[in-house]
Amino acid sequence: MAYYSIADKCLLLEKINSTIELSTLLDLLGEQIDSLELLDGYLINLLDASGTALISRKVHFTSEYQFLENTYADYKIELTPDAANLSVKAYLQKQIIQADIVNATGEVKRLLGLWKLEDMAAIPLMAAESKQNSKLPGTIVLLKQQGKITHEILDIFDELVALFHAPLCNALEYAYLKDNQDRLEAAAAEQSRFLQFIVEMNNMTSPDRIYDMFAHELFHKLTFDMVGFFLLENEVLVSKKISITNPRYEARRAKWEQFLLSHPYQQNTTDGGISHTFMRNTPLLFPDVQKIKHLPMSSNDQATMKILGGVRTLLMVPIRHQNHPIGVLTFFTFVNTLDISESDLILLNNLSAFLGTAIINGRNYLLNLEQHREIERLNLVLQDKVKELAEQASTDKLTGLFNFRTFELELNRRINEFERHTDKAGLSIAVIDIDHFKKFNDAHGHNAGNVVLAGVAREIGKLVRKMDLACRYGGEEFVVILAKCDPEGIRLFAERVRTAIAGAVFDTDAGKLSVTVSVGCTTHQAEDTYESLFKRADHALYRAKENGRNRIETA
Ligand SMILES: Nc1nc2c(ncn2[C@@H]2O[C@H](COP(=O)(O)OP(=O)(O)OP(=O)(O)O)[C@@H](O)[C@H]2O)c(=O)[nH]1
Repeated sequence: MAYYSIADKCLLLEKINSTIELSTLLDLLGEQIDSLELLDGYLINLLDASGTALISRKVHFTSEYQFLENTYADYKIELTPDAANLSVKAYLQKQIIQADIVNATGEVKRLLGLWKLEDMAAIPLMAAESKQNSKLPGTIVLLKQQGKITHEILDIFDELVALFHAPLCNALEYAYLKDNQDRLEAAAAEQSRFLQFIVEMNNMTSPDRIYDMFAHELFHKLTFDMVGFFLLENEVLVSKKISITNPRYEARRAKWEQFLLSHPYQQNTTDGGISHTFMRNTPLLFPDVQKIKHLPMSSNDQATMKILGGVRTLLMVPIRHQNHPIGVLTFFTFVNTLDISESDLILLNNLSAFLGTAIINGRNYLLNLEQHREIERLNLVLQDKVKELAEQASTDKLTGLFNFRTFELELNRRINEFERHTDKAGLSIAVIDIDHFKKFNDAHGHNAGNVVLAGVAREIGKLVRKMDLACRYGGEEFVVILAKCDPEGIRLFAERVRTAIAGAVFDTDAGKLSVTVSVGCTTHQAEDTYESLFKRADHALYRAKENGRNRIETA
């Protein structure tokens, strides 16, 4: 005689088939068991994702023991063939296992006593008539405080699990697939975040940013409270950066940093853990420092432990570049110890090698940058020097005017240019010579003579236009090349120079003194060469001297 009517079954099946969610199905199954009012408690155990254990997914006890429901929720029972557990047996044998109340021992006896049970049985979550090779999603443990778990009860449950068997199999598979997918998605997201970190680190050149980013990544991966970066510099292990996760560790961080400035770890294995890790090029792990703090330590380590206070897990990993240690990473926890697995160590080793490369790359980049800047700076110095030398080569030191060499080059160039031009606007030159300069020197001294030479040059400089060129020809003689200047123009210019100098007073060490100049000028004529043009101007100057000095003559 079936317990469930066809109508009830249909109704229930409709509800069961409307969901693929495991938790909804378990709730439905729970509701059904409750509504039967045949038991004082039950546990629904389902196979875990690995298929090697059962996990209690739904637990219901009488009100007296409801406080235990949380304890047994998600309780894991390994599916080992020799286990005394009823559920394991029911699962592996795919049949109902009833507790032997009279001869119960071990775990079964303990549970019977614990929950004051009169009977207990575990049933597979499939109907008795199901094929032995069909999948089994789990078991139900039936608990009874009063009375026995009778055949009638077991028959009703057989009907019930028959309804739930296949949907539970599907829901379980779906849940694990979904979990797997979630895990895969989380792993993919983590991988792409990590890739991003690698790319950013590779582009990073500022050491401080490298340490910050790296510490951030390390704290993300493992729950350390503090990470320190030590690098070998000038033969000692210098603390480059100490990062913390929580501001409450700031005081000890700052104190340790201060201490390390005056007590850097040396390249000597006996100087402490950091030195040891560096010299041996191998990680050093203290799972719980509190347990070994009575053992002998180097003075640096002793001081460090005192400053940092309550260090629990301490790990030191060499920072390597191409397998050679260039520094040490130190990790600390302060409150709790941290389990560091073999795979964590491998990860930290790989990360620290990556850090080593990033640091060296950053250093090389900065070195290149510095070298580049130095080259640019030297180039500028060189350019200035070249400019200065060029100026020295083309100018006269005493007067600041262009020198004879420049005059020669420039006059030749301008004659050539002038000949090519069709408009033939005049090209004139004026030769200016200080009168009786020998006497002046003799009377007032060479220094006064120099002041006058510079002063005369200044007066000439004031009168020339941008396109003209004033030069010191040598001694006390000056020449000016005037572009686009006809005979009348050069005469006017020469006269202006003569009057300006005659009216100028020069402040020399022999007192305020004046001089006069004679000027010979000429303008380019057809077929003129440098020599012929200059010779004509020189003749004009000669005549100016002949005719009494302090005058101009044109030719
Ligand atoms: N102080 C000074 N004197 C110079 C310099 N270069 C040349 N002299 C002097 O200039 C004088 C030129 O003399 P001279 O060529 O005889 O001509 P001068 O005495 O000016 O007579 P005239 O040109 O005929 O009026 C010489 O005494 C040179 O020593 C210089 O750089 N500084």
